[in-house]
Amino acid sequence: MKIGILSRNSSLYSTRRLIEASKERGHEVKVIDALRCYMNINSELPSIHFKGEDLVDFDAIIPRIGASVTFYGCAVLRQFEMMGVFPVNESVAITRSRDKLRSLQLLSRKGIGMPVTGFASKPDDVKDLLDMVGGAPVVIKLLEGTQGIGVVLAETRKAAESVIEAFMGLKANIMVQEYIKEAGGADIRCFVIGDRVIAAMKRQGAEGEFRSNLHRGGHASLIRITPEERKTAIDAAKSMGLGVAGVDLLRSSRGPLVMEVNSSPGLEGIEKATGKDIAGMIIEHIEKNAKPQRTRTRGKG
Ligand SMILES: Nc1ncnc2c1ncn2[C@@H]1O[C@H](COP(=O)(O)OP(=O)(O)OP(=O)(O)O)[C@@H](O)[C@H]1O
Ligand SMILES: [Mg+2]
Ligand SMILES: [Mg+2]
Repeated sequence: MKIGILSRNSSLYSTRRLIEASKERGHEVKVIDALRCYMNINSELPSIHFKGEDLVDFDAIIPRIGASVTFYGCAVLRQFEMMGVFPVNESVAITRSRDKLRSLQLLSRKGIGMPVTGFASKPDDVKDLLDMVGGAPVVIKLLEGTQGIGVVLAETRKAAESVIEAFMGLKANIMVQEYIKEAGGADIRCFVIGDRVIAAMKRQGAEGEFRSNLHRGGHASLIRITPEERKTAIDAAKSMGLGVAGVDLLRSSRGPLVMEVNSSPGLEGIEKATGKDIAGMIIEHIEKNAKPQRTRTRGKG
C-alpha cells in the first residue's frame, strides 16, 4: 500500500515510528507537510499538490495534525477523503475532538462520565458559575492550553473567583471543572485503535503536583485498567468518531471520568511505558480497514 503521513516533521518520534512500521510491513510511505500542500478543489477531479508533485494513488493517510495547524491540516485531509483515500481519523472527527466544549457536549450526550464542567463566555455571575459546578475546590482551564499550562487548581472560593476574573479580564476562554481529588494527581491514558483499547498507561504527577502531564514532571507506568474503564475509553473514542484516539481518564469514586479525547496521541510515552509496537498496530489497522480507491468516509467534513 501507499501510505501518507500528514506531519510537519519526519524526525518526531511518532512520525519516525510510523515510517518504520510501514516499511517493515512492505508499504511505501511518504511524509507530507500539510502546510506545503496546495489544492485544486473542483467537482470532477479534486487534487493535491506538494512541492510541484501531484499526490495521487495513496491508499491511506495517517493524520498527525498539530493543534496549531488544525484548520489547514483538516482541509488537506478532507481533500484526501474526497479523493477516496482511507483516513486513520476523519477530518470531521478531528475537528470535533479539538473543540473542548463540543467534545464534552458530545460525551455528555452519550452519557459518558466526565467531571462536572462549567463553560461561560462572560459570566456576569462568577459566583453562580462556581455554585453550578459544586463550589471550591475547582480546576480552571484555559481552553487553548496544552501540556498542563493554563490548568489551575483553586482550593478556595476566593482563589477561584480571582483566577476566573483574571482570565476573563484577559479575554481568555475558560472552563471550570469539579476537582477530582481522589485521582491523586494521576490520570490514565487509554490508547484506542478501532474498537479496542490496545494499551494503557498511568501518568502520575510529580510530588505535590495535581497535574499528571509528563511535560510537568509526571512519570508514566504500566497499569491494568478495569472493564468499565475499557468500555468508557472505547465509547468516548466512538462518540467522537475517531479510529485512533488517546482517551484520558480520571479514576474517581463514581467511576472513570473522561477528561479529553486526543486525535493525534503521541507514541513515545505509551510505547516506552508498555513496550508495545503501537505504530505497527496502527499500520495493521490500516491494512484491515483501507479499501484502496473506494473509501467512503462516514462524516462529510
Ligand atoms: N478536574 C480535574 N480533577 C483533577 N485533576 C485534573 C482535573 N483536570 C485536570 N486535571 C489534571 O491536570 C492535568 C492537565 O489537565 P488537562 O489534560 O485538562 O490539560 P492539558 O493537558 O493542558 O490539556 P491538553 O491535554 O489538551 O494539552 C491532567 O492530566 C490531570 O492530571
Ligand atoms: Mg491533558
Ligand atoms: Mg491533550
